[in-house]
Amino acid sequence: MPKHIRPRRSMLYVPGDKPRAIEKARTLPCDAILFDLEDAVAPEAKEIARQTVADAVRAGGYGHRELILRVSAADCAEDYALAEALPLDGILIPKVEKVEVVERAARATRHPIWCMIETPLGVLRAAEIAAASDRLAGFVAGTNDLTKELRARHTPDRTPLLTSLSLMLLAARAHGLAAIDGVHLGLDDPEGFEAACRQGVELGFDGKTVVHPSTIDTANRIFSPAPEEVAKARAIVAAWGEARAQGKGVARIGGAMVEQLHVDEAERMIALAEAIGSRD
Ligand SMILES: CC(C)(COP(=O)(O)OP(=O)(O)OC[C@H]1O[C@@H](n2cnc3c(N)ncnc32)[C@H](O)[C@@H]1OP(=O)(O)O)[C@@H](O)C(=O)NCCC(=O)NCCSC(=O)C[C@H](O)C(=O)O
Ligand SMILES: [Mg+2]
Repeated sequence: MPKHIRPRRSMLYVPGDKPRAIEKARTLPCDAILFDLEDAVAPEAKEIARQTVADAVRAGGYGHRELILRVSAADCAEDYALAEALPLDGILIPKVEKVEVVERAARATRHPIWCMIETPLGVLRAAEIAAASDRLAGFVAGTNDLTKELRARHTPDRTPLLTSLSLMLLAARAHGLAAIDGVHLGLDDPEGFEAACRQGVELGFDGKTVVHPSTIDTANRIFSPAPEEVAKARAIVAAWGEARAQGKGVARIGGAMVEQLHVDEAERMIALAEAIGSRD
């Protein structure tokens, strides 16, 4: 049975210079908060954003939510210094393209490290980056930057991004990392958002990065195992116990063959559902 699974269904970006949003995030049902010092903050507002985030994190009140600081650049010394002074759960580095960036970050921070994969070089080197440090926690897809860099179009089915998303997922999974899908462009497009979440689940992502409170519930619902999936997982584990007691290495449940790998998957799903249950 997997020991500890942390739900990361919804990771909410909150601009570092928006005190009202930072305050509101304490009440929102997201699994993680990404305090942003990068793109959401204008260059002249970086300093005030650092101070605003620092005050909020020190004040606390974020409960179970994972608190992650997206630094303004891979080499921004002020942001690393800030991160070291705060009780965070991680730092997120934008536009990672080199192993050296992760190695440097591992020396500069005591926090778990997350990398944004959002450029062609980052995607092509995702496997090397994923192996760069045992301090890495996961990858976050930057689908807007990636679309721009590919000179692709934002299409509802995200066909132009599928190769990149799959490469980053392969790299993440090969090295035991979490993988979080990119943001959905449309703010007033609940159907499109839901479809993008479903596609993210089907591809294998653990959750979705979101930019607005109105999308959190949908991401949480779609990235949670459905009750019927959990019931099936429990049936698999139970049937497997009986099969093993009879010395069998393979079982039949309904019309499906079950082997150890299916039991591993089922146990993971049950553990995730229980972790979500204890949170929600
Ligand atoms: C996108 C927004 C600018 C929309 O802002 P606005 O129209 O002002 O929102 P609302 O009036 O609908 O807000 C309603 C209430 O919700 C709060 N709110 C809004 N957004 C957030 C949030 N992200 N976190 C917490 N709370 C939020 C408002 O304060 C209102 O509260 P109340 O006062 O109680 O009514 C805005 O949503 C926003 O700024 N979102 C975050 C944008 C962001 O962080 N962008 C950068 C990350 S995405 C990225 O970089 C992509 C990646 O790198 C890539 O390449 O793909
Ligand atoms: Mg980006």
